[in-house]
Amino acid sequence: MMAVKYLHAHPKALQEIRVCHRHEEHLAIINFKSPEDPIDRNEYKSMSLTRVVIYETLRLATVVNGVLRRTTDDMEINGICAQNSCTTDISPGQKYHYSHSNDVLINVYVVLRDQTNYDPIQYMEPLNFDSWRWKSLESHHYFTMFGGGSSLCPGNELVVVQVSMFLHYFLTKYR
Ligand code: HEM
Repeated sequence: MMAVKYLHAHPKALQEIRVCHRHEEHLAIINFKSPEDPIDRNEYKSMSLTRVVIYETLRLATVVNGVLRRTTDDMEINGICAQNSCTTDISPGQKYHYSHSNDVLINVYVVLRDQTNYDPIQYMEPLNFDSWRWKSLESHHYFTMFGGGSSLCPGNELVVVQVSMFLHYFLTKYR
């Protein structure tokens, strides 16, 4: 739903994903086959613009609030204490006291809209829908919408397959 909303609001992205003269992503696929032929793996893999549109949609419209991790060792994150025996308030002025807590919530929503420019390559104008920012950034360590590490979401490719298939038929059969 959100991919359709963003494509509607960004006609240039819609034009590129549907029929760009250089890429001809979705219309090129149907040009070489009859309507009843299913999409094969190579055709799915050729949908590179669709893929980055889906990533940018997930970045701005993620439903994931955060992922939880538990520290196994004493450690410090940006000067904040996150250790088993820690008795310091995690942030001055907050009423919460994190004593004996070793749970860390990684706020994925905020990381994906980070405006502090820790990494200016990825988050230039982070509130703008710009699918091109994901070109070659898929393996970037800030790619957090599916979590990370050993608990990385195993459904991540399935999501992209399903939304790509929906967008393919939606964009080639309707205007
Ligand atoms: C847009 C859709 C989805 C998003 C944004 C998403 C996101 C996430 C995130 C952030 C995590 C936590 C990873 C972590 O703790 O590091 C997760 C875990 C998981 N996801 Fe997804 N997910 C999606 C769809 C799916 C689908 C379609 C499936 C299955 C068919 C799935 C199965 C799982 C499972 C089993 C885990 C737990 C993995 C573990 O703890 O080892 N997810 N997902």
